[in-house]
Amino acid sequence: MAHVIPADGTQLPLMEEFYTIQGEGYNSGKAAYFIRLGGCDVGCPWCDVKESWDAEQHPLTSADTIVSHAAQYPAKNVVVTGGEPLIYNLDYLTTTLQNQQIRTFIETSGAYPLSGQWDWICLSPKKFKAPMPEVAAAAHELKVIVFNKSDFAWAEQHAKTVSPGCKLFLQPEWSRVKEMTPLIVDYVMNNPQWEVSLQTHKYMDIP
Ligand SMILES: C[S@@+](CC[C@H](N)C(=O)[O-])C[C@H]1O[C@@H](n2cnc3c(N)ncnc32)[C@H](O)[C@@H]1O
Ligand SMILES: Nc1nc2[nH]cc(C(=O)O)c2c(=O)[nH]1
Ligand code: SF4
Ligand SMILES: [Mg+2]
Repeated sequence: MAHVIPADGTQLPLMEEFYTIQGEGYNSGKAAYFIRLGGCDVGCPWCDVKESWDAEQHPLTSADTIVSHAAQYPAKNVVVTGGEPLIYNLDYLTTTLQNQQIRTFIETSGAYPLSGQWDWICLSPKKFKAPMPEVAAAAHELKVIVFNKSDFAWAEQHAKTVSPGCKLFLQPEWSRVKEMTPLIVDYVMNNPQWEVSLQTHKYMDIP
């Protein structure tokens, strides 16, 4: 029986939820509760969470229940990720989190319309399904994954689509980290409007 996901966002397909340290990007190093929603059709060949792709595999869970879990942890930061979280209407989830004085952060490819109230939007654009201009305009952080050297020029194209204050990060694709990190280091030293982002949770061996 296929999921019928209510359009009001009161129930969402939940793959996992865990309390950890945000490992990537601008908020790297901050404790946060992660909410990983199932479902993604962007199809990145190097995606590090392919088990998330099929929404049907992840139980529909009440947003109120998820918020009640998040509220039990000392850090008042939630990262909503996936899968591609913007497939769903995130207005109810984020309003309920913010009503509990919890800051709302999202990790998104931007491939779906923006919903939800966000304290921090991390846009990680993908070649496989282009981001929507409305998400690029609202992003606080642009985090481009570098898989090969052509990705620097591609990153610059996306930098033109974000707002002037948007933070710019280059993050090595994990299977290519040895080859790409030195190129990123060199690029950032020559183009200091960009910063390095590493998946520090993978070095710390934490979720
Ligand atoms: C798994 S995705 C989920 C959120 C959303 N679908 C997206 O892609 O932004 C979370 C973050 O991990 C990054 N990511 C996924 N696989 C990666 C890999 N193999 N190496 C480096 N970063 C990766 C994505 O670009 C994104 O910034
Ligand atoms: N620690 C930790 N930080 C992260 N930042 C973004 C992640 C994600 O998968 O969205 C992630 C993750 O999976 N773990
Ligand atoms: S958009 Fe995100 S979740 Fe979807 S395949 Fe790409 S990295 Fe994975
Ligand atoms: Mg991850």
